[in-house]
Amino acid sequence: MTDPVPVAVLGARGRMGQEVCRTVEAAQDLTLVAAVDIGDELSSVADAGPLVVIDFTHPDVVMDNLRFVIEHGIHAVVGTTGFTAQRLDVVRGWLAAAPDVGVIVAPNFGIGAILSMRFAELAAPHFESVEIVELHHPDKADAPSGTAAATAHRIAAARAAADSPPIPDATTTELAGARGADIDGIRVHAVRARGLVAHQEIILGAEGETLTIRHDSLNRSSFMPGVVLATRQVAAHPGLTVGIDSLLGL
Ligand SMILES: NC(=O)C1=CN([C@@H]2O[C@H](COP(=O)(O)OP(=O)(O)OC[C@H]3O[C@@H](n4cnc5c(N)ncnc54)[C@H](O)[C@@H]3O)[C@@H](O)[C@H]2O)C=CC1
Ligand SMILES: O=C(O)C1=N[C@H](C(=O)O)C[C@H](O)C1
Repeated sequence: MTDPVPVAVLGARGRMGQEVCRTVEAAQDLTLVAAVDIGDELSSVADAGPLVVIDFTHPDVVMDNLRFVIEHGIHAVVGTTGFTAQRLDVVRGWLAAAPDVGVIVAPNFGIGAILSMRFAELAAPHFESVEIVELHHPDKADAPSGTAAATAHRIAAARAAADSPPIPDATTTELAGARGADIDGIRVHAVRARGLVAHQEIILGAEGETLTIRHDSLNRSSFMPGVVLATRQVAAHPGLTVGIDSLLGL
């Protein structure tokens, strides 16, 4: 039997971090060697000798964490949101100097959420209208969610590739924000309410019909199979991988 993969978790006291620590401890082929949160020195991560770091922290700190991890030759699985195209390019730059290191950044590790993004991408060119509504717990720092932003980018790319016409919208008078955020021409609406975890609807409309693609993460265990899959595979995927679609054969 091979030795378990040593794993460090950043953001270990957070909602996701606690769930990830429990999951790593329960997996026979993984072992938790460091559980780090705000106030702990990043050097303690390197000292613990992980093969893989899992980051669920905050958009404001994740880039510093990632630079440290890559510079120390450690693979990274990153669930923290806030990754723009520019940020991803910066990560690619760091990885150019560390060609053996693998980094997987995914805005959502839930298998159903990943499939729903794929379904939306497939459906979007076939409908005149499409809007996204994401719904989350009120303790979430970022709006819209990373998942909603990624979904909007993918829908917009699919529509552009299919030469879809602009989405109809006769609004000429608007209270600021009433039509949501505009991401690549796709309207995204963010709801925050106690009791919710993580949910998303993609509403597609055509003459005489609508299609709603809805995904619900009812608790944070929904993200764990994807996190574990990425943790097991990241060392075999040097460079930057965005999303885990390719690991799932999508
Ligand atoms: N990719 C995915 O599937 C998912 C991604 N997320 C994302 O994960 C991130 C964290 O979400 P939650 O766990 O709900 O937030 P949270 O606020 O409960 O946890 C974040 C933790 O990070 C810690 N932290 C902050 N700065 C740090 C630093 N410099 N070093 C180490 N720890 C630090 C905080 O003290 C806190 O304990 C968010 O960006 C969220 O959008 C959340 C759920 C699923
Ligand atoms: O903060 C959360 O909770 C979540 N964040 C991710 C996002 O912003 O897309 C993933 C999921 O929606 C839960």
